[in-house]
Amino acid sequence: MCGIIGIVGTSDVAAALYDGLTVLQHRGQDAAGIATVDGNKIRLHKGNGLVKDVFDAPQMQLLTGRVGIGHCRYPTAGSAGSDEAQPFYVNSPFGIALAHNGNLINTDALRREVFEQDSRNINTESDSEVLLNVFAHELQEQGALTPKSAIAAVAGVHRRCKGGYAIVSMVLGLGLVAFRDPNGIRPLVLGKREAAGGVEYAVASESVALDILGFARVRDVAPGEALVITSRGELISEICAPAAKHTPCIFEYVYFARPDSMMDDISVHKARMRMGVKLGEKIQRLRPDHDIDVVIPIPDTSRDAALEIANLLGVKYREGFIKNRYIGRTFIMPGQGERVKSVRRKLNPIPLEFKDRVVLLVDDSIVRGTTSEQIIQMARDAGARKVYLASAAPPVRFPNVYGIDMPAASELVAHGRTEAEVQTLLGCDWLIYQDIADLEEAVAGPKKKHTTFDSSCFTGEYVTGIEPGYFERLQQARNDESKLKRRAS
Ligand SMILES: O=P(O)(O)OC[C@H]1O[C@H](OP(=O)(O)OP(=O)(O)O)[C@H](O)[C@@H]1O
Ligand SMILES: NC(=O)CC[C@H](N)C(=O)O
Ligand SMILES: [Mg+2]
Repeated sequence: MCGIIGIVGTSDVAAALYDGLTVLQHRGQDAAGIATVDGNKIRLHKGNGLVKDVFDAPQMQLLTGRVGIGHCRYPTAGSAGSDEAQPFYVNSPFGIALAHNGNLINTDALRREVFEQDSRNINTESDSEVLLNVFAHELQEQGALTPKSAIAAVAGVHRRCKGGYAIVSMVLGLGLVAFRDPNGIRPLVLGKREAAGGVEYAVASESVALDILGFARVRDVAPGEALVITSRGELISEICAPAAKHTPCIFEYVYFARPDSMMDDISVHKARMRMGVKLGEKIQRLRPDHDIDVVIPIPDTSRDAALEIANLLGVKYREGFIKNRYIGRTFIMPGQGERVKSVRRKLNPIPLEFKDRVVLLVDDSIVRGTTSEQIIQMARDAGARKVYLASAAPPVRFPNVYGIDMPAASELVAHGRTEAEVQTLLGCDWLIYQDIADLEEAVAGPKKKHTTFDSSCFTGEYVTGIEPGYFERLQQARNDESKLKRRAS
C-alpha cells in the first residue's frame, strides 16, 4: 500500500504535502517523494526512507509552487530501488508528474504495448511508470490541453489499465488530475478549505491527512471518476469508466488504514470495533463456558477489536505487550529476515499480565504468521497457563494483487492449511478466526452503504478477473527470496 496526496493551494503547498505524508506514513515506509509545479517547471525530490529522512530544509525550500503531489511507498511491483520512488515524471506531453497507490495486473502486456504502439520507453520495473506513460499517451492523443481532454485521457487509462489504482497527477499548464479505478478498490478522498487567498482543494488516500491540514472532508472520489482541479482552483469531475461493481479493499479496514480515517464513508475505527463484537460473539458461541482470564491486544492495529472482545466477554483488557514506538510496521517491511527480527525488538511482554493466566491474544490479521508465532512464544515464556489467539480477519489464503504486497500464496501461513493445522503450526492452545460474512457485515456497518468488498485475499475471488499464468509469474517474481536477490544485486 502507498499513501498519496495532492493539493491545489493559493500559496506554496510543499510544507502541507510533507505534513500530510507524515500521517500517511503507515501506508509505506520505504520511499517518499514530493513534486510541485512552479510556473512552467516541475520541481521533484524523492528518495528511499521515511518522510522525515528523505527531506531536509534546503530541499523543501526548492519545492516551490501552489500545486503539488506527494507519495510514500510500500512496493508491490519492481524493486525497492530509489529510482522507483514516486512521483514519476515524463516531459511529454506538457510535463506530467504522477503518484500511484495500488497495483496493476496487466503491467507486462501494457509495457510491451506502450513501447511498441505508443513509442514510449519505460525506464524501471515499476507498474506506476507504465500507468503514467499510458496516461501521457492518451493525453497526447487528445491534442489540446483542457479539463475535458484530461478526463478523456483518464477514460483511456480506465480502458487499458487493469487492477487497483488511486492516482494523483499534475499536468503543467492545467493543474491536478486525480482518479480512482473503476471498482474503487483503492481509496481516495476529496477535501476543501477556505484560505486567505480563496478556496483550496486536497485529495488523499485517507481523510486523516485532510484532518490534520484543516481541510473539510467533502466526499470520496467515486469509482471510475476523474477530478481535474485547475491551478486557478476550479473543480471539474466526471465518471469516465463504464459502471462497475464498487468493491473497496476490505484489508484497508482490517489493517492498513488509520483508525481515525473515514474511508468510503465508513469509520475505520468503528469497523474495527464491530469486528471485535462479531469475533467476541463467535467465541461466546463456541465456548459459552470459556476460561479466558484476560484479553491482550497485539499492538497497534488490533486494539479497537480487542477492547470490544473483552467488553463482550466481560473479562479484563490489559496492554500486556509494550511496543517500541521507534520501530515501524512489521508487515510492510520488505524481507522476512527483517520482519522476524523486528517483532521481538518491537514488542516486549509485561510478565505479570501473563503469569498463570489463560490469555486471549488478539490480532487484526494473521498473514505470514511472523508476529503471532513469536508472540505466542513470548506469552508462554512470560508464564501464561494457556495461550489462545483470535484474529479479527479470516484466514489469509490467497495473494493480494491490488496494492498489498502478499504476492506469494506459499508464504501465507493459512494457504493450503486448515485452521487446526495453522493452530498447531503457530503453537497456540486455541485459534479463532473471524468468519468472512461477519467481517463484511462488520465493515458494512448498520448503514450498509457498501456491502460488497474486495475480499480476495480471504476468498480467492478477484473482481477484475485474472489471466491464466499470472499468479505463477507473480509468485516467481515477487516471493521473498527473489526480492532479496534483487535487493542484493
Ligand atoms: O502474520 P504477519 O505476517 O505477522 O502479519 C500480520 C501482523 O502484521 C501487522 O502488524 P504491524 O506490525 O505491521 O503493524 P501494527 O503495529 O499496525 O499492528 C498486523 O497488524 C499483524 O499484527
Ligand atoms: N503499495 C502501493 O500502492 C505500490 C504502488 C506501486 N505499485 C509501487 O510498487 O510503487
Ligand atoms: Mg500488528
